[in-house]
Amino acid sequence: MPSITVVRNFVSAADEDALLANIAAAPAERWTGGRPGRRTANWGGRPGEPFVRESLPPWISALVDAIVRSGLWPVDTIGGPPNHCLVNEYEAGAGLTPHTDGVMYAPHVCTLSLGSDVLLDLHAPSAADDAEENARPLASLLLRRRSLNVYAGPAYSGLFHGIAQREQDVLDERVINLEAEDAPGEIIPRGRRWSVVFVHKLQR
Ligand SMILES: O=C(O)CCC(=O)C(=O)O
Ligand SMILES: [Fe+2]
Repeated sequence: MPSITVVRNFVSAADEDALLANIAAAPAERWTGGRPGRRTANWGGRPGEPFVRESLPPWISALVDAIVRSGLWPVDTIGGPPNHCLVNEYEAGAGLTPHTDGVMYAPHVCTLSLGSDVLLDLHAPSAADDAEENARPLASLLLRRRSLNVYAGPAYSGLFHGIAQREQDVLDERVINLEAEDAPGEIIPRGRRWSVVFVHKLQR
């Protein structure tokens, strides 16, 4: 499997609506504020804390099953199915500092995008020093709403990923996963976006 894959339309528009209703129904205490314009909810334990065996709610388990069934999550190599899920909510235009997801997770992550398209930027590891959201990326991935993004192995540990702070994205020559439906040069306005991130937290 290549180390970066984006599968368009992993869920239907009706599924997207249902998932967003589930996210909206999450109790307020699930959410932790990050930077302005972004907040995060966790299921299965919080990143950075010792492994907590918290069972996942049915709407997340159904997605876990779909990801495993799709073959995009090699359970045997990874040591199990996704056991931890975080949901990021971004106001339109909000960014995310370039980072790697760290050593507490197996190096295999699936991210479902909901609500809006966005460009996810890939940066050289040295970008960490300035941690500049709008630094010039090596390449960008177009994450259409309802797509599932998989990054694994070398892409997981060798590259930083982040999101620039801007109101719209442009499909320029840095975008490496354009498909027939995408017009080079197309301007994509950002709306409110949610990313549902599936990881396997290692038991330590
Ligand atoms: O919103 C995204 O697609 C990326 C989220 C992310 O990188 C993270 O939560 O670690
Ligand atoms: Fe990340």
